Amino acid sequence: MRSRVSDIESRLSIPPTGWYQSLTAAGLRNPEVHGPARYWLQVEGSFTRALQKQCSHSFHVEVRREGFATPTQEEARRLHIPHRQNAWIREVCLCGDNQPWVLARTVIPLRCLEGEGRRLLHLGNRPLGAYLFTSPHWQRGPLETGLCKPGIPGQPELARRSLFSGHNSSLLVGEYLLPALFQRNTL
Ligand SMILES: C=C(O[C@@H]1C=C(C(=O)O)C=C[C@H]1O)C(=O)O
Repeated sequence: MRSRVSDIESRLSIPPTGWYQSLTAAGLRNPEVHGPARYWLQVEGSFTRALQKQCSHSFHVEVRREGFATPTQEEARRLHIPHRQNAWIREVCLCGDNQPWVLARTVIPLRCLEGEGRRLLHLGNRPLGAYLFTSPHWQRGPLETGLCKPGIPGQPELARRSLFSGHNSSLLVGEYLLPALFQRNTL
C-alpha cells in the first residue's frame, strides 16, 4: 500500500521557473520572497542540514526520478554544456517529519561523472548534500532566487538554485520550496 506522503508527493511537480540573480531582484517581481520563505531562500551551507535541524523526528529523501536525460535549454546554457547533450538528472523530494517540504532537481553533466564523480550515479536515498559538503572539491556559487509560474495551491512557488563547481565541471542544484515548509510557525 502507498503511504500518505507518497500520495501527496506524487501530485507535486517542478513548475517552470524564472530565475533572478538575487533575492532583491526577485522581490521586485514578487514581494513574497521577503515573507516567511526568506530564511529558506538564503540559508547557506547544506540545505539538507538546515532542514534536518527543523525536524522533530525524521528526515528522508525520496527519489522521484533519476537517469540520463536532456536538460532544458536554459539549464544547458547555465551549465555551459551543448544543449542536446544528455546529463544525469536527479529529482527528489526532501521530507521532514513525513511531510514533503522541498522538491529538488539536480542536473549533473557527463564530465562531473568521471572518476570519483561516478558516485553521483549511486546516491539513491542518500542526500546529495552529504556528498557535496564532505568532499573538498566542490565550491558553491552564488544563490539565485526562482519565481515559479503560478500554479495549483500546494505546489512550489519559490525556489533557489546554485552551481557547484568541481575540478573541471559544474552541476546545477535547484530547490523548490513547498508552502508546507515555511508555513509552519517554527522559525
Ligand atoms: C545540495 C544539497 O543537497 C540536497 C539534497 C538533494 C538530493 O539528494 O538530491 C538535492 C538538493 C538538496 O537540497 C544540500 O544539502 O545543500
